[in-house]
Amino acid sequence: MNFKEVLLIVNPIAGHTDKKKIISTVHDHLEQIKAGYHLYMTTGENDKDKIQSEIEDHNIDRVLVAGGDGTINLVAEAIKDYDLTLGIIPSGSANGLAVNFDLPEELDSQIEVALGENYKDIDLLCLNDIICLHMSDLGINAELIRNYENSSFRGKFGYLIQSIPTLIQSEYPFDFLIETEDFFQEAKAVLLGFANVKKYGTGANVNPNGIPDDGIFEILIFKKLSLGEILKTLRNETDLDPDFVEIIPAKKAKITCRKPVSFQIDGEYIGKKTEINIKILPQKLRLAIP
Ligand SMILES: Nc1ncnc2c1ncn2[C@@H]1O[C@H](COP(=O)(O)OP(=O)(O)OP(=O)(O)O)[C@@H](O)[C@H]1O
Repeated sequence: MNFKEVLLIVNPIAGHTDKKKIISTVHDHLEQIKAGYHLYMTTGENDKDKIQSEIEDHNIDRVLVAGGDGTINLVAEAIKDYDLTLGIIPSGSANGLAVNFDLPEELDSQIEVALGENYKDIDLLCLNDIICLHMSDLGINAELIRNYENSSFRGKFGYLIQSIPTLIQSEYPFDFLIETEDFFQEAKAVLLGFANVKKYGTGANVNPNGIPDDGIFEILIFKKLSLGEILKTLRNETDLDPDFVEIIPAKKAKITCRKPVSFQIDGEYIGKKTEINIKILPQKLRLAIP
C-alpha cells in the first residue's frame, strides 16, 4: 500500500440515494488496512477550494469520490495538479466513467479497486477552460440535460420523461464550423460530441475507437437521429453508418456555431455557446481501475 491518509469525498444528493452505507463501508476498509480516514461532503458551493484545503491540511495521498460524473469532474479539477490517484465509487444517476472503465457493481469490490494498486493515467479534455473526463457535446443531448436539471424528476426516469419534450422543442439540426490542425468542415448536426472514451453513461458505444490515454479525442458529428443506429450503439455494435455519425480524431479544435447551442460537459449543463475551443491534456489524471 503506497498511501497513508485517505480523503473520501461524498456528494450527498448524487443519484438520490443514502450514502451512509458507502461511508461506513469505506471506513471499515480503511480501519482494516490502518489508513487514516477523512470525510468531505460536497455542498455545491466552493467545493474545489475546500477539497484542496483538506488535501493540504491532512497530507492526503489517496482520494476516493462517491458521486456521479458531475462530482467526479469537480474532484478531478480539484486534484489534477497534485500527484494523487483517484478511486471512484459510482453513485450518480448516470455513471459514464464507471461504464467506460468496467468498474465493479458491488460496493466492497468498488472500494477494493478504489484503494488498489492498478491505475491508468487518463487524458483530460479542456473545453473553454473546463475539464472533461469522458463526454461533452453541443446540441440535443445538452438540451435534454438542461431540461432534466430544470425538472423535479431525478434519475434515469427523469431523463426518460424529458426526452419527448426535448425532441419536440429542439431546433435541430444545428450549423457548425469545425476546425482542427488538419481539417476544416462545415457540418449540420443534431449533436456534436467530443469524446475521450467510447461510451455514454447509458452504455451507448458511440466512439468505438476511443482510448482514454492516447493523447487524442474524437469529434463525433451525429448527422441525424436514427433509432436503428442508436440501438446498434446500445448493443455495442461498432459498424456505425457514416450517414449517422462521422468521427474525426483531433488533438486541438475550434468549433463555431451559427446560433448559440446548448453545451454540456460530463453530464453537467454549461449553457448556450457560439464558440468552443478544445485541447487535450495528455495523461493528466491518475485513475484507480480494476
Ligand atoms: N450538498 C449538495 N446539495 C445540492 N447539490 C449539490 C451538493 N453537492 C453537490 N451538488 C451538485 O451536484 C451536482 C453533481 O451531481 P452528480 O452529477 O455527481 O450526480 P448525479 O446523481 O448524476 O446528478 P443528477 O441527478 O443531477 O444527474 C453538481 O451540480 C453539484 O453542484
